[in-house]
Amino acid sequence: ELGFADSDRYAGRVLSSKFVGKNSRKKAALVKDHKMSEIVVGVKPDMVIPGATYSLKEAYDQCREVCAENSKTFYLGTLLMTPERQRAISAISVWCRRTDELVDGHNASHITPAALDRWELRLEDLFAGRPYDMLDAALSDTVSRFPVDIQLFKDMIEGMRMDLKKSRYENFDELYLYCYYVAGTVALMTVPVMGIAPESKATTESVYNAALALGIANQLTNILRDVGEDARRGRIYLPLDELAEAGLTDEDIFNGKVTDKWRNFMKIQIKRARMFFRQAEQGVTELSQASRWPIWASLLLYRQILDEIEANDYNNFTKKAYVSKAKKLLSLPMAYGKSLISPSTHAQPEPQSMTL
Ligand SMILES: CC(C)=CCC/C(C)=C/CC/C(C)=C/CC/C(C)=C/[C@@H]1[C@@H](COP(=O)(O)OP(=O)(O)O)[C@]1(C)CC/C=C(\C)CC/C=C(\C)CCC=C(C)C
Ligand SMILES: [Mn+2]
Repeated sequence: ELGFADSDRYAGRVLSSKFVGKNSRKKAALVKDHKMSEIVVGVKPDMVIPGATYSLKEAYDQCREVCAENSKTFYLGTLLMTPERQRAISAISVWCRRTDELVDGHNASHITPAALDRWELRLEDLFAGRPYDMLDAALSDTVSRFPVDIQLFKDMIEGMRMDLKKSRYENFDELYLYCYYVAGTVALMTVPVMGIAPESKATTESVYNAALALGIANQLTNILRDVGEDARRGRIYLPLDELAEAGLTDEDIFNGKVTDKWRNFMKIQIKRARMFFRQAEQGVTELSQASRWPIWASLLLYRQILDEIEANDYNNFTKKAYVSKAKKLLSLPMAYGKSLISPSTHAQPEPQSMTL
């Protein structure tokens, strides 16, 4: 038996901890009470930025292009969003991708903690309405329209600092923290943009917890898909204690042989990722009506990567699990059907423990 019992052990942990401050709760309450208009600054996306050689429309168009190029699965989901949400999500997504590229991209070997500190100063500037470039300008506009907390972006940069320092995770607690930094944050950033349904009686906290679970589920899936690729960069994003319990070592990962021990280990990891997806599901139903279809679509699409790992007989060392275009398109009507389920109209009981 593994050292984790259920995903609820992790639910609420980040929200009630130092990672998401009071400010975020206040903003979350505003989202819930639909007072967002009070904090929305009336900047038109087609306005020309004084002193700049581009318009906001061009800035957002460029974000959209970068998204289409780099985050294909999520991009398909964004196409189902209202134009205003689509713009905001593409600006957030591009900032996340650029942040990740600092430690994963072509110049990664030159990136130092000081460079990440400078990236953080630039973030503060764009939140203060002083964007450095066109892509920052789009995000600067987005954060003036939606109550997104800067701390989440800072936490994501913290995840990149972790990537610079660390290439092994002793146990799932350590891995969970990494997943929060690089992906849970992304999910929490999107909630104020997606909005909670006015008729929903779910607590704001439960919706944020579901979003967090979806971020974690996505990142665990990403990790399980990329085991071989990461190992070739000397990185293992798998809990070492669980590997040892399965009779596996670092060397087994670097050798990349699919054995029964590996299959058994992978089955448990896939089960855990699915558990986080399940935990996220109820939260999607509480989102505003127009946001449910795109989020269901991205959940179903990303979760299918786990099915593909199984279909590849757990060879994630040399085969990249890939969901075909046909399967992606087939998921869209299914996601649409799920988006028709109404939000809860009475207070929800505490979620049941989900055991593996
Ligand atoms: C209530 C409820 C359920 C609300 C929904 C909340 C929500 C939208 C959750 C989804 C959050 C999400 C998209 C998380 C991304 C997780 C992820 C895969 C992160 C990756 C990090 C780094 O890992 P790695 O280096 O291993 O990855 P690569 O091999 O390099 O790919 C990321 C790469 C961080 C960067 C993430 C993005 C660029 C994607 C951001 C996408 C969005 C903001 C779009 C969200 C839109 C939809 C339709 C889900
Ligand atoms: Mn990356």
